[in-house]
Amino acid sequence: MSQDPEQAKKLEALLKMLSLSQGDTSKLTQPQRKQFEEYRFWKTQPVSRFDDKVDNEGPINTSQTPEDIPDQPLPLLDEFEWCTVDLTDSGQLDDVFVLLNENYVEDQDATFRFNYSREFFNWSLKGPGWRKDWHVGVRTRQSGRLVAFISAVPATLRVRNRIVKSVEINFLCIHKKLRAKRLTPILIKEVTRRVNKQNIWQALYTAGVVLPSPTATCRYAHRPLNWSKLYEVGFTGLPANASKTQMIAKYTLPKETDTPGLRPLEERDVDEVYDLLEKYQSRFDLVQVFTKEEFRHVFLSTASVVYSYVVENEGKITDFVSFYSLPFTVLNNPHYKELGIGYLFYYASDADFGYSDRFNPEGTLKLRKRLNRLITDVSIKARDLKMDVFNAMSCQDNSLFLDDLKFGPGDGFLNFYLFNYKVRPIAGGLKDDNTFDTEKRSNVGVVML
Ligand SMILES: CCCCCCCCCCCCCC(=O)SCCNC(=O)CCNC(=O)[C@H](O)C(C)(C)COP(=O)(O)OP(=O)(O)OC[C@H]1O[C@@H](n2cnc3c(N)ncnc32)[C@H](O)[C@@H]1OP(=O)(O)O
Repeated sequence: MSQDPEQAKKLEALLKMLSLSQGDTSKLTQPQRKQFEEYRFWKTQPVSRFDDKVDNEGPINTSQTPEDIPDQPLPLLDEFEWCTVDLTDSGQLDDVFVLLNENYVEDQDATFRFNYSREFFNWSLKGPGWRKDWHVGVRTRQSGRLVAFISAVPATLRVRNRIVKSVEINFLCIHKKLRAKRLTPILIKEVTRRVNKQNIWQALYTAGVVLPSPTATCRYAHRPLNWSKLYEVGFTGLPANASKTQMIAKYTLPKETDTPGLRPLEERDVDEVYDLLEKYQSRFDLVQVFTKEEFRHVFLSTASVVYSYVVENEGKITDFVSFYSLPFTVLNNPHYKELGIGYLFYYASDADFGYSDRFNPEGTLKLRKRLNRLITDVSIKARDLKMDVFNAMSCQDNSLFLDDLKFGPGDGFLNFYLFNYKVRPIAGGLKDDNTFDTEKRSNVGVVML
């Protein structure tokens, strides 16, 4: 494939981000961050400095009320105008997914593109309590083309023992032609304004880039489901001293699932599974607290985006597990048009509920065994849904099974941030050398899309 050097560099960066690492983690660190003072925008915001020692966790700035917040957005350059994207209108929904599909991953023109669907946005941006004016866009005045987007959705968080009324910020995207023009700070200020007007002052967001200052850092892990396809599209390489046949054999999963009583989540399970999930999540320090209505929306509503299962035996539900689908379009490949990607989402198990200490060795062993079987089984479900790779992060209790189940450590990290809230670091499931921490595991219980 002929490419200009810029494109080739981007492609290399994308492949690096997505490709399955061969297990050599020795040289892997997050990119060197700037000094706090060099973050021209972020140093003006209510966020922690890198060197902050946090004694008292809680909000940073508490002095404002919605009345103090301007009624109007900041002005944009003349060619652009603010808009509220109405996702109930199919044309405007299309605008968002065209913008994101073409610009969300920098390198899309080269080989892969995220293939967001309308269903995905309806699911992730229109949960209970969603507000139209929190879907913020910038359009060109002349053609009306959507060139930038950022979204907020309501979320109640628990940060250690405190409930924090918040929003989750996601899908920040600026058209490639408008990059490096300092539009990001303006978009962030505008979504902040609209959220503050509703008397909400905290936000959770994640980013691959290092900003002041991560509350937790997790690492991606990838479990090949269809190794030969991943190899053929350039998603993974052939390790030295291994043959293709060996690699295929290594990643071949059993034909059938193994857990008795595994079946799809149904409406009649909601009360029981809701309680199970809430109890399981109580072990973590950074959690999204769902209402029952939110639970339904998140786990039951959208066929072909989210898949949820329970394990029921003798009338009792012992486990819950879910994953979502976000495929890539493969460009310029004669054989393959799409790469199916499953992302492990929320799960819960009562395997160690008999132990008050989460790190009790006996309880840990029980949970490890249960999760090994459960996650193997959902990997099989994902494979049967024609997904080619199953992704998970080092959050939750995932480090108990990532290595066992052949999830390769990825090159990508995900930083978790809280806006206007100081907090001591929360374990992201990584040891100092960035390998998965099977002992301390992670205290991050929230899973961001
Ligand atoms: C209470 C309510 C509060 C609500 C708000 C809470 C905060 C929400 C925060 C947002 C959470 C988003 C969560 C997600 O969706 S993370 C996903 C981000 N999106 C993408 O990666 C898609 C592809 N990339 C793009 O569209 C652009 O490259 C973006 C838009 C990322 C940057 O565009 P561009 O490259 O043209 O930059 P600029 O010239 O406009 O602006 C430069 C400034 O922007 C800072 N920057 C760069 N990347 C990010 C980033 N991912 N989060 C926060 N800040 C970021 C950068 O450090 C610099 O500031 P400073 O270094 O000078 O200080």
